[in-house]
Amino acid sequence: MTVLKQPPSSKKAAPRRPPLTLSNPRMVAEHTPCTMHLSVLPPGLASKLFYSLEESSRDWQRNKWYLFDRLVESPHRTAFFVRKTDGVSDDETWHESAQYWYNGRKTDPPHVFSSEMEEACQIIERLVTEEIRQRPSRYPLEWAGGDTGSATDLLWRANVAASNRYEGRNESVGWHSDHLTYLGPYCTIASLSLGTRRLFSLRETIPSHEAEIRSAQTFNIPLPHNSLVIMHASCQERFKHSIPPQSAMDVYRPAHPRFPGGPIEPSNCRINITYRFYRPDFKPPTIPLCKCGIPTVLRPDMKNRSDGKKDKYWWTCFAGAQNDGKSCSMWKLLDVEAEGRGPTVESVTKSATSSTN
Ligand SMILES: O=C(O)CCC(=O)C(=O)O
Ligand SMILES: [Fe+2]
Repeated sequence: MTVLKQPPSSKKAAPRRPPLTLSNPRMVAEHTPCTMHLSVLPPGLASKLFYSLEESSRDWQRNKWYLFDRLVESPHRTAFFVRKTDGVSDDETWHESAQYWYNGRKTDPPHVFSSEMEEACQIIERLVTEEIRQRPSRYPLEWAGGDTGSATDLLWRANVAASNRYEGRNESVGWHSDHLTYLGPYCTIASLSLGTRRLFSLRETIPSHEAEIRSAQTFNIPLPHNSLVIMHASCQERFKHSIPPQSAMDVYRPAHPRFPGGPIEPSNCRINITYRFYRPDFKPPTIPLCKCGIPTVLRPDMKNRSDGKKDKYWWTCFAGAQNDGKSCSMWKLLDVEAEGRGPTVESVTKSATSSTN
């Protein structure tokens, strides 16, 4: 038998760069499309939220999916929450009929935000809005609904939250960028950390046309209890993130006891809540189906991205995550205008310009 070997690539890869620890908010903002905020919630609220989720998360599920032909299980527990209203209107029934899909299967009925999650969410929405206002510019495909131009308006709302429980130093989540199926392009995600401090790692995906001139660097951000990372618009398009297993980890000593007068119980658990905004223009019934008959997922073309203005997104089949690894070949380009989605920053700017002309 003749084995045909690929000729060595004539392309030279740029030299590797060592990982860098980003130990303060200034460094995070300098090297990544994220901002880090310390002590974001009143300490009593952060403790209450940690205790309630630490308890309820003991029986959260592990996601299961096929990786090629092998069934794998997530190395952490996870749960999905919806807010009472959709963050745009007062409709309290918005999630009842919505059927979301994750990893190629219908999700279980979601939990509803607890009063502590709601209180934290309101604080975080204001903080995220302030941060968005400080950005020099916004991306054309960012969601622009709900902004009436008044200084007190919230530019970002959360209407769902995905929460993870990591127990001990080995529980983790591998390198990924979040699917944009319901979030849409250039989303903003606010990620609250409670409990024991873990590293959050970020690594840029270098576009193919730049691979010879620069290489990616891994950034490690230690996230203490009650800290927030905002993954700003373009983070999911340009970077992957992970919570790596660690060789050592500090035990978390809560500032407050679980019950008044009770003991302080050390914990090796980290709870993460990612507050997200599911866009009304990316509602489940508007998601294209693949040839297997299930909703596609929306992914950015990370390797071929350029400037944030002409970047491409693909609707792709994700059936293989469940279906014994079998999927169809569906790839369909997202066309925001032709699919009738928006309002986006671009569409709002265009109509403002045409109405002043
Ligand atoms: O735990 C974290 O900080 C990250 C979680 C995450 O990446 C996710 O749920 O998509
Ligand atoms: Fe993620």
